[in-house]
Amino acid sequence: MAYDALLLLSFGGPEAPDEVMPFLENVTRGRGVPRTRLKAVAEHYHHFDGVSPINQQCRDLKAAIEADFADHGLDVPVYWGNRNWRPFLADTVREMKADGVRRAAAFVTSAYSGYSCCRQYIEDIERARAEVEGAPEIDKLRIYFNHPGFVEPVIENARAAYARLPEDLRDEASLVFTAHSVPIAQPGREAYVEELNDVAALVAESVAAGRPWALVYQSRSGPPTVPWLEPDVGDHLEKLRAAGARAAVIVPVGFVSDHMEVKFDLDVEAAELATRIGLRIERAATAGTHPRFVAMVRELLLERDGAERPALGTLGPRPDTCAETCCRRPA
Ligand SMILES: CC1=C(CCC(=O)O)c2cc3nc(cc4[nH]c(cc5[nH]c(cc1n2)c(C)c5CCC(=O)O)c(CCC(=O)O)c4C)C(CCC(=O)O)=C3C
Ligand SMILES: [Fe+2]
Repeated sequence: MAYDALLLLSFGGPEAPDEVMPFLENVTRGRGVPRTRLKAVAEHYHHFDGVSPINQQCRDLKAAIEADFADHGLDVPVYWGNRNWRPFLADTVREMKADGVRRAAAFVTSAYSGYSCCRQYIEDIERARAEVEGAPEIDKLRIYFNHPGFVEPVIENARAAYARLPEDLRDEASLVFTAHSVPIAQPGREAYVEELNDVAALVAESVAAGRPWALVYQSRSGPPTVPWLEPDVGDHLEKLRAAGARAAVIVPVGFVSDHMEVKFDLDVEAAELATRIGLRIERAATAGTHPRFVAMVRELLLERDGAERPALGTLGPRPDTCAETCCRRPA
């Protein structure tokens, strides 16, 4: 095994009311997000008593990966660090160094290419390593949006969401795939959109062949003057309803766990809108700690020792090291 540790690297989230604003300031530092937007998003967190679900989801995923490694005789310790909140990545890297870790593979809780999903995490790793003298080497594992270990749970969860619809609506409900919007000018945006479309087409074909589907965006941030990816999920649901639709299944294909962007922007905001306009919606669960997804983490690690590199859809496995065209900032 080329690696002596696995690093689970995530976004981070607050776990108490007084952590909400400091967390939001970490997320948006230097990114030109208006104060009014920050205050609105703080309310999303306060709606859940200031607790984001994402940290507990990371603890659960870490425990599931550890159990899976043990079941497969893989003696590799698992560490966890975040970009925006405790446990901060630099502290984790310090702990890894103290434990004698020399070379770690990083599994990031984001499946796609693009600056926010991929390159920013690579920058996080480099910044954290620069803070720790003698820090271990850390290689980010490849983009996995089209790995069967990600796609299969998405399909299974989309089917389960259909099954929760009343029987008379099941055959007509269309699929609405959602992903986090990003600025159109963001580096790697083309790859992000291409990859999202590829998985969405695959899932739609498998779950509701022949039925119309759409890829839409949620959780738009930034100043209103800057163009971001559209359409927004709310606008799309209204359009569907206006065209006579009675039901839809929402698949948050851009995310790997049911964190705040899913729990608030879909389960509260989109759900309220749907009720108001008379559209029945069911939201599919994300991969979370699905055993197939957990096994994928081990498979991605073993790929580095020469195991096969499976990929569904039309785009093929992404390389271990991102191409210039993927998500690097233009030089
Ligand atoms: C592509 C993408 C993903 C998916 C990939 C991945 O998962 O990494 C993602 C995930 C997440 N985004 C999250 C939360 C937030 N994102 C924000 C702001 C932003 N997101 C952006 C993009 C993305 N974000 C961008 C371009 C911004 C503007 C600021 C900037 O240019 O960076 C803000 C600031 C307030 C606001 O919304 O304006 C918050 C609070 C949480 C945590 C949820 C929880 O607490 O459970 C998660 C997992
Ligand atoms: Fe990348």
